[in-house]
Amino acid sequence: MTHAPWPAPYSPQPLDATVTIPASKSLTNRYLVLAALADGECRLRAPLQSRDSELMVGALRALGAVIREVPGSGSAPDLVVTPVPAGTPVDAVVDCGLAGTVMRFVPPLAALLRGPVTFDGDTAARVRPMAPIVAALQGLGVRVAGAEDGFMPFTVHGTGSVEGGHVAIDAGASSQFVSAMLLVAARFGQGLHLEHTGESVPSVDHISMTVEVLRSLGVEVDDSTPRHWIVQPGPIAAFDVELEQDLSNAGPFLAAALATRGTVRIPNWPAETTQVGAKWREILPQFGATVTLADGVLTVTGGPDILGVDIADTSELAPSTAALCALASTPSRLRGIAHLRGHETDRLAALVAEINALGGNAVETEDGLIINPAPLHGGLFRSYEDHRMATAGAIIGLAVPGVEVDDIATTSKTMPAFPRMWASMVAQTAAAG
Ligand SMILES: O=C(O)C1=C[C@@H](OP(=O)(O)O)[C@@H](O)[C@H](O)C1
Ligand SMILES: C=C(OP(=O)(O)O)C(=O)O
Repeated sequence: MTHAPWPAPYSPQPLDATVTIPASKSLTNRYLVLAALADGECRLRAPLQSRDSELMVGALRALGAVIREVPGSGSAPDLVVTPVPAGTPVDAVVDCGLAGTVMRFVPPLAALLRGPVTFDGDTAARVRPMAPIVAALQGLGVRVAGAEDGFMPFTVHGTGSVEGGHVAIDAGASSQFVSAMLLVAARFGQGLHLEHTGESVPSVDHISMTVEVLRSLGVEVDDSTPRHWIVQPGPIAAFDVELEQDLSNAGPFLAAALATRGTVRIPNWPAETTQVGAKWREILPQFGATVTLADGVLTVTGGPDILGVDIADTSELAPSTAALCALASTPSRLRGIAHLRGHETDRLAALVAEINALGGNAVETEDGLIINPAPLHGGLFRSYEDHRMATAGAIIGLAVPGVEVDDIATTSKTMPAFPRMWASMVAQTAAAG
């Protein structure tokens, strides 16, 4: 599909804006899966409404869960979910789009049903790593057809139950392989002892999120031994939850404060959270920003200069972080993000190509990026169907006149209102100034 390029708003004036962010993708899609497995009707209040959450709703409906939209207090309707009992007959095709949470979290659930479920997605999804999920299911005796190459499409042939037990996989390419198995494990006959055999697991905060959410629903999880997770069999308690806003998606807006030497406030910032986006409070000061959390409002004010950083394990925060590095006055290094090569696109290659196309100086390392200071100029910033590439282009465009993002609509993956929210942030500033 061709898109009209989006002229990124340029703001030579310091921003002074307050922004509210839609709900967390990672929490919404975890709670949706758990609702489909729970021991009664569940309600998600103020959930995310975006392509990834709609794909998850579509996947669970295809598997037999009943999901109703009901009016709630958030901007998106609440979701009321009637679970699908293990053993339910099924014959379905699931469109995973480009959503890692759908393509990794739903196949283990399909294994508990009786019948074939085929998983496929966007062309770009067919190169995202899937082999460890297939290996885990096969290791537990589940038949998976068409997955010899380790990619979608493939078909899970559930027999109505999974006995569970011990299984070992290499989850080095994505934490989602671990999360996927843990989310469903309490519904296996014997529960699950999952072992990671490779080097380190990336995005460990997302695994902690999975463990904490499971525990909050009464599931017993032992993660006290590194690389091992033991989930006891048992019920997943029905729940009624209010979703937190997406702190990762808060990132581009907070970065805007630094890019314009202005101030951005985000109300309803959770005091305690399992989201990786909590790390913005540690990351942004390293770039020279002042960050405070008072009365639930996170306030970020950019310093006179953006300083270079040396940071490890930024996970899905990396593209926004890299955009700030491209605007920094001293060199930066981002480490521990080799697995970004298997995200929506090869993010390391994409960031290097697009930062350098604007005159920047970025190079790939084995496990990340080195970004050196260089004067940037306007031009086309390509998003590669990756929402976080699109928002990275928007951040740079605030500070560099003439940047255009080729496909801003790709932000609909997790934040369909992004272009309107971004314009409104800049307009608030114009009104204030
Ligand atoms: O479990 C999750 O909700 C996610 C886990 C992470 O995946 P990786 O471990 O593949 O980075 C993260 O990057 C992704 O955006 C969401
Ligand atoms: C890696 C990401 O998404 P996914 O859930 O598709 O893996 C992301 O949102 O940065």
